[in-house]
Amino acid sequence: MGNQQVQDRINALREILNQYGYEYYVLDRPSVPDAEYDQKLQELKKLEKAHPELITSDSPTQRVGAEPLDAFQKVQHHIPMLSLGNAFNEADLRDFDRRVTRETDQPVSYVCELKIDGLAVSLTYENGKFTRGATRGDGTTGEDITSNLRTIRSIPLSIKEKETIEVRGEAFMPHRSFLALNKAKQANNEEPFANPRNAAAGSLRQLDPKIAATRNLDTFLYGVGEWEAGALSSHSERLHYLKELGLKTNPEWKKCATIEEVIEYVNYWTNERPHLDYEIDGIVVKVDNLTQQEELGFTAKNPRWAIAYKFPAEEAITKLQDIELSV
Ligand SMILES: CC(C)(CNC(=O)c1ccc(Oc2ccccc2)cc1)c1ccc2c(N)nc(N)nc2n1
Repeated sequence: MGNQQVQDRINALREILNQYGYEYYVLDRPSVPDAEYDQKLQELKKLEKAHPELITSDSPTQRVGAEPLDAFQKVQHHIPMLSLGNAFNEADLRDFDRRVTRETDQPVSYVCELKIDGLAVSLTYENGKFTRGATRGDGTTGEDITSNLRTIRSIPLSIKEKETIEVRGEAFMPHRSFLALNKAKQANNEEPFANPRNAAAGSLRQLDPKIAATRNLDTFLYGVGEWEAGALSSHSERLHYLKELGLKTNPEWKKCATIEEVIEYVNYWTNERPHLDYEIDGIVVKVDNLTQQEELGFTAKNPRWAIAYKFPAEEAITKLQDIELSV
């Protein structure tokens, strides 16, 4: 093949492999058998091996970096990654609603999201390429874990938004991956992880991306940090936009017109929680309208327009034991 045909074939393979990867890892709805994906990935690897000058950072072959890092670099979050105040019962939720309603002159609607029990991460895309991934750290200073986040298949290495955009969400380990990992650890007489959250954190703290790549981590994104072009008026529009960009958002979020609907959602997921393939430790309730969020502002460390309803802790442990028995 002449050089132009090679370039064309490489581009075609990248496009179709990114589409297959999106269907499999983001939509959880593969359209072709795994063998089809593997065969095309092998062909792309062969072509890139023969023409290394044609390799690009967002090629599906570039997910697992070769060299382990000596250490993680520190990164400053230009927009802080804040934490949430807690609610522990229905009365706390009603108090939250009363306070929010009192301080806003228009009626308030909420967005409810599952609170994934993983670790908060920030992903930066510049000119459509995934250029940096970081942990939350203390909210202002985090650690650059780009090489490990690149191994998470549900994180696209390129998106169509060409403006610089920083998106935020949770990296986590699904139950199935957690149980398989602990089985393997016990088979090697290694200390198993206590819970999926520790397993995800431990995996992303590995200096060698080849280890993180074996941990089957996943992400759900729920927010936007820096974004010059950002001109949306509600949180729910942002969630739709993240999904439109090909980023993985949790499908269970819901817009609620009243606190009654919020309480209904909390009760539903309190019962449904054991049937999820990932750990959640609560429900996050946010004022949907971004102008009302600004009116409400922040306390020293939490937004006043959002709250985390926390499930009672002891339940989480029994639930995991149930699953272990059922495997
Ligand atoms: C709401 C927010 C705290 C994110 N928001 C922010 O961190 C944030 C940060 C600066 C903001 O505005 C500022 C801009 C500049 C300076 C100071 C504040 C606004 C929001 C949050 C925290 C944890 C979440 C979680 N575990 N799960 C879900 N589903 N959602 C979550 N949402």
